Amino acid sequence: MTGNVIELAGVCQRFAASDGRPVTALADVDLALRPHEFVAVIGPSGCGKSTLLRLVAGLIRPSAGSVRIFGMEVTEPRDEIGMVFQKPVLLPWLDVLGNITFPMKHKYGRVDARDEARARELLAMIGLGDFATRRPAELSGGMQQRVAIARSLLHDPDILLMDEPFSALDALTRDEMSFELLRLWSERPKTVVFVTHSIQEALLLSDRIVVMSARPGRVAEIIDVPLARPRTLATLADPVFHALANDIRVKVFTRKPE
Ligand SMILES: Nc1ncnc2c1ncn2[C@@H]1O[C@H](COP(=O)(O)OP(=O)(O)OP(=O)(O)O)[C@@H](O)[C@H]1O
Repeated sequence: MTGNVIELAGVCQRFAASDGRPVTALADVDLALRPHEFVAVIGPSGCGKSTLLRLVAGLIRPSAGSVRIFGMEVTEPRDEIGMVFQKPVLLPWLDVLGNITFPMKHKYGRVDARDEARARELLAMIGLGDFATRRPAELSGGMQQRVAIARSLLHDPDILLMDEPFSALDALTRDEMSFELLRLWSERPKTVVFVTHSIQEALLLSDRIVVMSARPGRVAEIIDVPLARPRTLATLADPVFHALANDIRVKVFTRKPE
């Protein structure tokens, strides 16, 4: 046992494009995440960030190499994992509470009192305590994404995989959601993999930033984020924050495809 929560070793992922030609989405990816670590993944469009998350989630199997969670090979989706996508993907005919508890209902055929109480607690934590009986169409984009986050946290997973969860939101809501996520994470620590296109978001949230190179996606660099926690609005104004953002921007933009 290595003590790592997530471990990718020599992972390659090939797909067949619709014209039948092979596409190598990921090549030789090695990555290890420690317990309760918050890791952001950035890189150019199409470099395999979502593919990486889908591998960890057990939604696909690697063409080569291994993906392990708590030392065990991932062969199928696991209960230790919660996932949040770019779009909230809520069921329009269910109310907010019904959406949050839906995975439990789907899996076990019913929602027990403990799950419902936890769903209400999560709703209160994300500031939507009064919205339990509203339908998704009655909520703003930010509120809908909060509901999706609450849904992913209902079973209190050890691992949270987030695929550009705030990219469809306006800038203000986005910052607000980042701080909310940090608060949830500090209250119930988890190992988080957070895919984003935003260097600022990656810096504000994470302990380390994985920079990926263009297709085939490889880990080009892993950058430690030396900013103190808790991160606050003051973090965003800190000159160190801006210097780091500039450094990373230069690295990302000067990196030639391999
Ligand atoms: N099921 C699939 N079948 C064929 N090709 C795929 C499949 N899934 C992903 N790909 C290809 O693999 C590459 C990586 O895709 P992926 O969605 O992981 O990239 P990404 O870094 O998340 O992109 P973006 O930042 O634009 O969301 C792309 O070239 C994509 O077309």
